[in-house]
Amino acid sequence: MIEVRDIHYARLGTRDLDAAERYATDIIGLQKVERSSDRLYLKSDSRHHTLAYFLGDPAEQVIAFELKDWSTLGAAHEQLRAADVPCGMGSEAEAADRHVEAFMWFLDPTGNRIELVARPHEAGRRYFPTRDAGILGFGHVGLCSTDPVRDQAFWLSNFNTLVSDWIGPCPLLRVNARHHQMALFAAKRKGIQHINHQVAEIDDIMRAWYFLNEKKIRIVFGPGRHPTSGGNFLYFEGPDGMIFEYSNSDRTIIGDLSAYKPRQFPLHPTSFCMWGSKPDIAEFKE
Ligand SMILES: O=C(O)c1cccc(O)c1O
Ligand SMILES: [Fe+2]
Repeated sequence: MIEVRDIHYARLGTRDLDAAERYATDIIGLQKVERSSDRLYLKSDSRHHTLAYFLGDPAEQVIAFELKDWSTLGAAHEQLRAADVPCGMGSEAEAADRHVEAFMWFLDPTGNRIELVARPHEAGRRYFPTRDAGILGFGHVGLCSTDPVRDQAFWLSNFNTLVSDWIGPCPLLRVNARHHQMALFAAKRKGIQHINHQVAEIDDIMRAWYFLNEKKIRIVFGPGRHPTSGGNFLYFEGPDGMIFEYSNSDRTIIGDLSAYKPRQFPLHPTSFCMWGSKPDIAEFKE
């Protein structure tokens, strides 16, 4: 069993780093920490970065989890290799590029590239954005799955992953007390389906709704409230068609974990929004 602590970063390819930088800082409210001709690092909390763009194919998308115990990296690699999961150790240069001491990568059954990082770098500085979106940090990702039942079995059997709730066959998965760090949504393709940042309160959601409308950013879902995590939300479209979400309150599941029963919600709009907002997001439709 591979034990991970939390989701750590997302890495996205883009052909236009300048556009990604403008959007990430001026619109989302992330802080630029480093920029070169082919790299852009953005932070949302005390870590070196939680989102990185590299000059390359926008279809290349990666998410990383931090190992609970850095010393288990070799064992994690061995476990996945023995299970015939496509995987490999990261090189020193690749680790330096990710601002971690060491990492490995593997492909989930859909073909999504996942990285497991050991001793990721802290920033030594607070998150200090140019736009106050109320961001508390990187929350979770929605990951495309060509077979959510198969991919759920992969995550449950290899990792310390727990199901918090299902919407249809799609599980919202947690590796710590927060309601979910990853959700698997049925899709015909691989890749990241959305990237969530947690914001402090519902006022941040509604401020964002006015702000994004004024900036002519396409809102694709919300404002609304998820019956699953209880979070108020807003989804909007970013560079290369990536969907970003702000939400508050990823409900925490603590104490006697055996007392928490994952809940099954039907694949229906009311399972995504309890207020009646309708998603313009392919993977959230029946
Ligand atoms: O927060 C949630 O519960 C949630 C539910 C459906 C889809 C999402 O993106 C979510 O974040
Ligand atoms: Fe989400």
